[in-house]
Amino acid sequence: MDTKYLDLLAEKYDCEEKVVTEIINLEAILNLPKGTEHFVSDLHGEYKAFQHVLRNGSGNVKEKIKDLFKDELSKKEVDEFATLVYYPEEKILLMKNLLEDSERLNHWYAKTIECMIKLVSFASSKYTRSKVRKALPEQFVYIIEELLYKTDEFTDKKSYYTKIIQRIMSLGQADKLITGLAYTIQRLVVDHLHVVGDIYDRGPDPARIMNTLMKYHSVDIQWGNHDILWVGAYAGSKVCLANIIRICARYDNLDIIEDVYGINLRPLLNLAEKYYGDNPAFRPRLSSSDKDISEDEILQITKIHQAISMIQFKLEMPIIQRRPDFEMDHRLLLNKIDYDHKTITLHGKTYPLQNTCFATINPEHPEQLLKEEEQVIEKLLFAIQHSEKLSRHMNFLVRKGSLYLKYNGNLLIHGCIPLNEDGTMKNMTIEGKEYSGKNLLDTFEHYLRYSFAHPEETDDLATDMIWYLWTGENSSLFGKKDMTTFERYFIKEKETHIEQKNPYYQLREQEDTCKKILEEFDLDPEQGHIINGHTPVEEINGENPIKANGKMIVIDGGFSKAYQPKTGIAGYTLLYNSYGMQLVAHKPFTSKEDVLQNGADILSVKRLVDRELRRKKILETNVGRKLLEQISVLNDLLEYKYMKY
Ligand SMILES: O=P(O)(O)OC[C@H]1O[C@](O)(COP(=O)(O)O)[C@@H](O)[C@@H]1O
Ligand SMILES: [Mn+2]
Repeated sequence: MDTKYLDLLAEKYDCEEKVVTEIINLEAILNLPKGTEHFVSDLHGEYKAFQHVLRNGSGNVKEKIKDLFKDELSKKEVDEFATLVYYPEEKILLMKNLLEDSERLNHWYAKTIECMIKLVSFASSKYTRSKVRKALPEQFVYIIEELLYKTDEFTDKKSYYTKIIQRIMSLGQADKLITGLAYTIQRLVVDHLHVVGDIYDRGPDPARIMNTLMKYHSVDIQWGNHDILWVGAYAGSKVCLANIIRICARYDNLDIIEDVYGINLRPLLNLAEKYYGDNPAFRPRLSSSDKDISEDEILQITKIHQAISMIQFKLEMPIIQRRPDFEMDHRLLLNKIDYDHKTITLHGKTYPLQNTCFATINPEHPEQLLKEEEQVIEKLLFAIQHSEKLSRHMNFLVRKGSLYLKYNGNLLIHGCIPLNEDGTMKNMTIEGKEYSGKNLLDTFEHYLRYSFAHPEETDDLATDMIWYLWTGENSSLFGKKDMTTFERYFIKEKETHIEQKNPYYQLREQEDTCKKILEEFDLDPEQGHIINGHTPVEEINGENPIKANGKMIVIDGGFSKAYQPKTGIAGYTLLYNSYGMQLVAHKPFTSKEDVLQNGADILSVKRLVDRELRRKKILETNVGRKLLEQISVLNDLLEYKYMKY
């Protein structure tokens, strides 16, 4: 190794003992059991349901409580204790109201703290002390460590314990300590979180999900098609921008754009008021939480929805025309319309158009934006690129995210690997070069990162490519032939609405296909799995999320409320600990209050995907490999700096 790196490293490890200590520390970690990975996907702005799944670790918290206290606590007590770990602040308040006199309350405090300490100790058994310390509430580290590790046989442990806890209560610190311990437990039961795409769109609170992820102790993201749409908008793609606003309008979520990200929609509203009226095809889809929305507001959103949709359809045209590689000519729709007769001819068949709103279209040049439309989209783009909050979220998304991830032998990808009918990798030509499989995905990711680094370029190939990733046939995120948004707004005949899926979605049922894909990504086909999101698993119709003899696991069960009637459940999550993989199915999340009052936990049917024959150690994981490299460098340092004489 180059000695200048070793010299640099020697600044941190400035004596032999420090190097040796670190080597021993890292080697000890290698022999610990593998940490628990938690996989979630398709959150679609459903912050509250996501919070719940994070707080209960997909059932892992309750599992640990049951394992530890099976002989001591009744089922009801287990539920109550679990609720306390999920929502400590609220549960403590409830208990204070319930146990009015201080003696009963103090008894509850003492018992609760004792149980919590036991649970922390149990949940942290596979971590080093230093890692546990980092997970403890800062202000109580010393006290908790005393309670956790006091093993001196010459002291009367029980009375020492009791004294500390009494003192905590008399100093009025019990609430804070219990709360801190609850969050520590939440953190200890999951070592690492994977978000397999689609944080954004449809639901109300993607920004709060982003805030949560930014604070989370260890996370990576595989981008979903909806996520890159937001990245595209921020990176300068006007058509992506039009799409995100259109989807927000469609789901009555414009306050995400206006209030959360601070983007002024007034110019768009003015344009909308001028050219559009009521239109049943563009009324927002309301959710149950929209009860108090007025007719006036609905009308306003309906107008905005039309204005931005028409801008989107116009903006698509020049991109399709300047990018023959996208092979999307058949998606040039506005020039296939007979504006006098209000019909469109698609694949040789003429369909009447309904609910049209073409007031801003020049039939001779349907792709042309009106001056006003152009000004509106320019202003929106400026605002989006200067939203400080969006900038933070998008930077995090791009930094922590990737199109796919190889992690501990598994392949994590939101959508698909584009395939031909015969199972071979589908080719795409970009600027005269052919790409497929892993190469194609790496190329897509390269363009996305380039575009993100150059927000001032708005019409270049890299920026257009992000839109292609949203809607193109060869996109690993879309995975369908055509996105029929236009048809669904304006054509009654359902045959035009079909979005034909890539053969991948049939072929992934076969073990052989999955193994070939794993090989394409240099993963061991015998050990690895593919973990997918994106397509809601219709459990209601008997669809199995575990496919191809366990090689393929699809975890989109639909956190998205809009999709729950289709799936019949409220999402899947996956846990992968040192004993193997388990799939967890969730029931629809009602509310935090329901959990607190009734112990209603949306959990969860568990299905075993894989069981390890022996416990997996960190040594056999991604992290382990990195630690081995670090140990090797530290050994070099030891030799070079401290043992050379
Ligand atoms: O349900 P909506 O809002 O009409 O959206 C449908 C569109 O969303 C998509 O399904 C993409 O979103 P998903 O990634 O959530 O599937 C498109 O294929 C489709 O055109
Ligand atoms: Mn998706």
